[in-house]
Amino acid sequence: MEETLSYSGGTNPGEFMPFFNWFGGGGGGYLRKLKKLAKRLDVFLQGLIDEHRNKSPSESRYTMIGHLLSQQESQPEYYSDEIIKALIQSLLLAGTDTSAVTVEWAMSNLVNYPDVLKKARAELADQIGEERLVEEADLSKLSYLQNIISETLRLYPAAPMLLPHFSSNDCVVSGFDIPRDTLLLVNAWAIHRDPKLWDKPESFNPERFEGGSKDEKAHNLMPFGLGRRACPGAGLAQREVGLTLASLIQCFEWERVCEKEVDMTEGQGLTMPKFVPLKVMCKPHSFLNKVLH
Ligand code: HEM
Repeated sequence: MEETLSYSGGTNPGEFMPFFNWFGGGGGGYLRKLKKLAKRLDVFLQGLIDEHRNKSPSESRYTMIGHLLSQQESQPEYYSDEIIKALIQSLLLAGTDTSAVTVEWAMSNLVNYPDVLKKARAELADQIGEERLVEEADLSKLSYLQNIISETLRLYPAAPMLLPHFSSNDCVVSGFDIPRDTLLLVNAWAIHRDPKLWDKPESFNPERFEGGSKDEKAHNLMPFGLGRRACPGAGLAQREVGLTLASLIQCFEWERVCEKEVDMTEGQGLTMPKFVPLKVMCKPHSFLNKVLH
């Protein structure tokens, strides 16, 4: 997945100078490497389908592949293996790294801002108590945690340029005439840090989201895109990231490995990874002993 995403953020020199394509795409054989990767990916995805074919219907009934294979029986011309592989690939590419990097950026912020971490822990203790582990159903009560996630997605959106869009008709955007069939990119990263839209945009301040959607500035937050082609996994992502962060905060005590703040430089790639992967120290919280014994 990492390798695939790193290619999607890259540039193929052959698209600018087609003769490069005679030499495998130029720039270190971009096309050649891409084709090799596509073959490996295809073998991996076909393996997942075959594994499900060999399972009993009751075993694979509640999995996405199992469901798609049952559709294949009734509509084989549409639900071909190719279509199923494309769907799995889309979900794996769109839905795994995005949530994982968001958790990593959020944890980096939390160890850089111990007061925010303390407040998040206090909210957990207040809303859930110290007798049980946090559950998905608790997330709606954890508004400060939601604000931490929003602030993380504002400063470090996992898809900083969203996905490329194509204008289906001539249109005007901010006074610019855009002809039909133009590739359009939205720079959510820049909108999220625009000083005209946000107070002290560079600072990590989850409190700015207090008051929820009543704050009209919340509409300037678009880590999942907006409109018809916005991320269909947004709800799932909010729950995954929320539950993971809540569990990490509830069960462990976190600290930076040294006095120096965690480096927040962004690396390259479609899902904006950290340039320097996060390293932190953690020890089990006393609460963990209570719930485990
Ligand atoms: C923090 C996590 C996530 C972020 C920040 C995120 C962000 C985005 C963004 C910005 C887009 C493009 C929207 C646009 O261009 O207008 C997108 C599309 C998409 N996302 Fe997510 N996403 C996340 C998690 C997920 C998850 C968990 C899934 C599914 C399991 C998912 C599935 C998809 C799919 C299938 C698309 C393509 C939709 C289309 O083309 O119509 N995403 N996501």
